[in-house]
Amino acid sequence: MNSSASSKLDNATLSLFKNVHTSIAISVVYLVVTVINLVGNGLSMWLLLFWTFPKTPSIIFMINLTLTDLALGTALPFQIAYQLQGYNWNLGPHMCSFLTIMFFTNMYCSILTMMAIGIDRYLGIVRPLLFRETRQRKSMAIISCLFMWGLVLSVLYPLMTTDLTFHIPELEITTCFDVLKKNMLPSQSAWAAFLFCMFFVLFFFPFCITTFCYVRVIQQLGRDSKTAQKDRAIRLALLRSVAVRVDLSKRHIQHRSSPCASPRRQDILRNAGLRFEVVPSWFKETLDKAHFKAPHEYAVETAKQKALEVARRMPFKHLKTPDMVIGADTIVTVDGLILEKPADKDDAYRMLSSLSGKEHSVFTGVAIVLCHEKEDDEIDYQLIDFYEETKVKFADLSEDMLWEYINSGEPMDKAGGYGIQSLGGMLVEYVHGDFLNVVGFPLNHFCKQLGLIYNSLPSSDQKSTSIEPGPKEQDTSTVIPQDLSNDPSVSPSSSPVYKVKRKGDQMDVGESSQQLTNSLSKHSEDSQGSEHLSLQNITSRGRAVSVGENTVPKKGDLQRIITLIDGFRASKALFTASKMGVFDLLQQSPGLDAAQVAAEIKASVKGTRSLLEACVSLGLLTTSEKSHQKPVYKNSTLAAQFLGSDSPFSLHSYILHSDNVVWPLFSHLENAVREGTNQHEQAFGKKAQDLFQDTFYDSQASKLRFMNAMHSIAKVTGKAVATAFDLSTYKTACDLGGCTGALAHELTKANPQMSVTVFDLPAVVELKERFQHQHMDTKNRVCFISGDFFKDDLPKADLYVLAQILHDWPDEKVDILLKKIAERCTSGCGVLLSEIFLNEDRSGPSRGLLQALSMSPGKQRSAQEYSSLFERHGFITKDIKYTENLLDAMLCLKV
Ligand SMILES: C[S@@+](CC[C@H](N)C(=O)[O-])C[C@H]1O[C@@H](n2cnc3c(N)ncnc32)[C@H](O)[C@@H]1O
Repeated sequence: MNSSASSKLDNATLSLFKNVHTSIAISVVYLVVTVINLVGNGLSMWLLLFWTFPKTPSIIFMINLTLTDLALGTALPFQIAYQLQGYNWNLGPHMCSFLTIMFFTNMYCSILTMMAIGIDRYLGIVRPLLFRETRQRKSMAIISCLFMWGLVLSVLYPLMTTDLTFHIPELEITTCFDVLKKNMLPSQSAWAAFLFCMFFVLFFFPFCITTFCYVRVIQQLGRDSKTAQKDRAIRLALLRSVAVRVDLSKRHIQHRSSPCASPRRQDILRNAGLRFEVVPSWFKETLDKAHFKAPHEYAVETAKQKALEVARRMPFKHLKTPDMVIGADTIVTVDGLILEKPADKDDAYRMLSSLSGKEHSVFTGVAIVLCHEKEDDEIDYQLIDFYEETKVKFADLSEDMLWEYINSGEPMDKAGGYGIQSLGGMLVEYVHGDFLNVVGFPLNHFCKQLGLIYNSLPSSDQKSTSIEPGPKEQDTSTVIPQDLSNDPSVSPSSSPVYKVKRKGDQMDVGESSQQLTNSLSKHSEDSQGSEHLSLQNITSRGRAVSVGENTVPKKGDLQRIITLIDGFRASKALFTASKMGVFDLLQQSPGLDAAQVAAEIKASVKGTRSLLEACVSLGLLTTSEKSHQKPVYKNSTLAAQFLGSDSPFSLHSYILHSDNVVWPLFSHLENAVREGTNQHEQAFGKKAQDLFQDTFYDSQASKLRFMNAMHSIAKVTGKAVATAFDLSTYKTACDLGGCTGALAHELTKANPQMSVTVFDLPAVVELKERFQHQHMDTKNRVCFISGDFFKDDLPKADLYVLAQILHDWPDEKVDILLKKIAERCTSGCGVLLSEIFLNEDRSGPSRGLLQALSMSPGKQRSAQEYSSLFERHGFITKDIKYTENLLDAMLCLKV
C-alpha cells in the first residue's frame, strides 16, 4: 500500500472524495445494475448454454458477451462497498488490481465481441460463400473469443503488475484506481503505447469495423430484398437477442403439442366445411424408402397404411364403423432424396440448405378408405388413393437466413423443414401447382375424388360417422368436375377391397392381411403403383379384386413368390455353412479358393464350391476372380458382422439352435397345424409338457445350445430394449427368466444406479459363470437367483423385466405370473416387457407370426393384448416402443 505523507492532490480533487451524497447515489445505481446484471446474465447464460442448439458462431459470441458481463456483475459489489466506505479500499493492492482488470476486461471484451458479432453477420449476409461450413465458422468463433481475452489481458498487463492503490493522508483513505501514479509505467513511450492500445486497438478500430460491418449488412439486405423478407431480416439483424428468446418459447410449445394429426391439414379440411374426428394412426411410419421406385409411391403407401390401420381398428376398438377414413402423408423431394420432418436443428439445416436456390417437389399422398358395414358383421373396405405434386422454388438462402429460420422453431414439425403458410413463405421464390398441397393437403384434388365417390355410391351407403360432409354438403358437391376420366393426371390402378370379419371382440383377418402385404410389396416392385385413381376404379369395384385371373403375372410378383418357395433352401444353406465353420474359416483366412475351403472343412470340393457360390448369391460371401485363377472367397460385411462365432453381433448360436431345433419342428408343420400342438415328440422322440424342462434343458449340450442362442439374440437386441425408456428412477430390477444375464448387463450399463437380479430355473443358473466373463465391468451389479417363477417367491425389485417370456405361455399362465409380480409390487413399480408386438390386426410382422407356428402352449400378441393382460393386475401401460430391432418394448406401471 502506498504510504506517502502527503498526496499532493488539489482541493477540488480532495473534495470529490468527500462528497458522500454522490458516492451513495452512485452506489445505489451500481446496486441496481448488479442485481439486473447477475439475474439477467445468469439466466441468459443458462439459456445459451443449455437450451440453445446448435451453438452457432453468433451463439458462441453471445456466450462470450454474457461471460464478460457476468465478470463485471461480480466485480461491482466490491466497488459499491468501496464507495460506501468513502472511497477507502481496505482489501489490499492485489484485490484492487484484480477487480480493476475485471472491470476493464468486461468493457473491452464486450467491444471486441460486438465487433466479432458484426463480422459474423457481415460474413453471413454480405459474403455468404466465405466460411460456408458452420463448423469452420464455429471454431473460428471460439478462437476469436480466446484471442480477444488474450489481447485485452496483454494490453492490461501493466495494471496487473502495479499497485493501483493510493493513500491520501489528508482524508485518511486509500483509493483504488482512482488516482493513477505516473510511475506505473517506466517511460513516456510506454505510457503512449498503453494509451494507444487502450483507445485505438481496444476501442476505436473495433468501433469502426463494427460500424462498417453493420452498414454493409443493412445495405446488402436493402439491395437484396424487395419483399417482407427484407423487413424481417433487418429486424432480425437488429433484434438478435429477441430472436433467441422466441426460438426457446416456440420449442416449448411444440413439445406440448400433439405430433399426430397435422393441425394445418385439420384447418384445411375444416375450412372446406367438413366435419370430422381426428383419430391418430398407430401405423409405424417405418416403410423403407429404398423399396419405392418413385417418391410419391412412398407418400401414398404411408397414407394408405395410416388410413387402413385406423379404418380397421375403429369398428372393434372404438365400436363404430366410419363411413370414410382419410390418411395423408406429405413429403418433399429434392435431387431424388425424400425429406420428411427434421429430427433436430442440424437435420433442418441439412434439409433447408439442400433446398436453397433449387426447385423441389412436394408430394402429398392421400388415401381414402370407404367402410361398408354389411349385415353379417362383415366390413368391406374400399381404398382410393392418389397424390398431388407441387413444384416449389427456394431463393438462395444465406447461412444466417437459414439459422434465423431454424432458430424460429418453425421447421421442426414440417415435411422438408419449412412451412410455406407462415415464416417459411419468405424462403420461396415461386410455387407451381396447388398451394394447399404444400401446406399439407391437396384440397382440390381431394374434393374431386369426394365428388366422384358420392356420385358413384348408392345413397343408402351415405351414413354419418367418422368423417362426413358437414353443413356445406352442397358446397362440397359443387367442386366435383364434370368428367374426371378426361383428366390426364388421373391414371388407372388396381384398388383392392379389404374384407375384415368381426366376431365379438376378436377380429379374424381374411383376405386383408395377404392383400395388405401384397399391396405393400406391390409398391416396391411395380412402378405403376396405385398412385392415381380412375373413375373406373370406383365404379367397377368387382374388377379391382379379381386381378390376376386373366393377366400375366408381373415380374416382381413372380420373384416374390419364388423367393418364398425357395426360402427354406437359403436358410438351410446359411445353417450348413455356419455349422461347417465356413464363416469362421474365412474370417481367419480370407481369400481361400473352394478346394482350400473344402480341405479345411473336410468336405467334397464339388459340394463346397456349390455352397460357397450359393452363399455369394445370398450376399453372405464375396468372391474375386483374377484372370486364369480360381475364384477366392471372403466374408461379406454382413457375414463378418453376424455370422462368425466371434463376430461383434454373432448370431452363430441362434443359427445352430434354428438348425437343430426349429428346423426339425418345422418339418412337421403340417401335423402341427392339423393338431394345433407342438411337434417335439415327432421331431425329437419325446413329449414336451414344459418346453424348457423337457426339451431345451434335457441334456447339458441342448441346454447350452439354447442358452447360447438366447444369449446371442439378447446381445443383439439388449441395448435397444434397455434404452427404450428412461429407467433412471429404478434402483433394483429383477429379470424373470433372464437366462444368461445378457439383458441384465445391458440394463446396468444403461442405468448406472441399477442392480439387477436374474431369476431363472436352477438348470440355467448353474451355468451362469460361462457367460459372465464378457461383462467384467458390470459383473458386481448383476446377481443370479434360481427358482421357478410360477411356484417360488419372486425377489423384491422396483422393476420386473419380462423379455421373451410371455409369448411362451397361454393367458392363464401369464395371469399366474403377473399376479405374483403384482403382489410383489408397490405403486409406481414397473414392468419392462420385451416381445415382438404383432400389428393390432395381426397382419405382421412375419417373424412373430412364423414363430407362432412352432405351436408352443403360448401365443404371439399385439401391444394392446399385452396391455390388457397387464391391466387385469392393476398395471397401466406407460409407453410402448417399436424399437425397429428384433424385439419391441413396453413399460407398464403399477397403479
Ligand atoms: C425364451 S427364454 C428368454 C430368455 C431371456 N429373457 C432373453 O430374452 O434372452 C425363456 C427363459 O425363461 C426361463 N424360464 C422358463 N420357465 C421358467 C420358470 N418356470 N421359472 C423361471 N424361469 C423360467 C428359461 O429358462 C429361459 O431362460
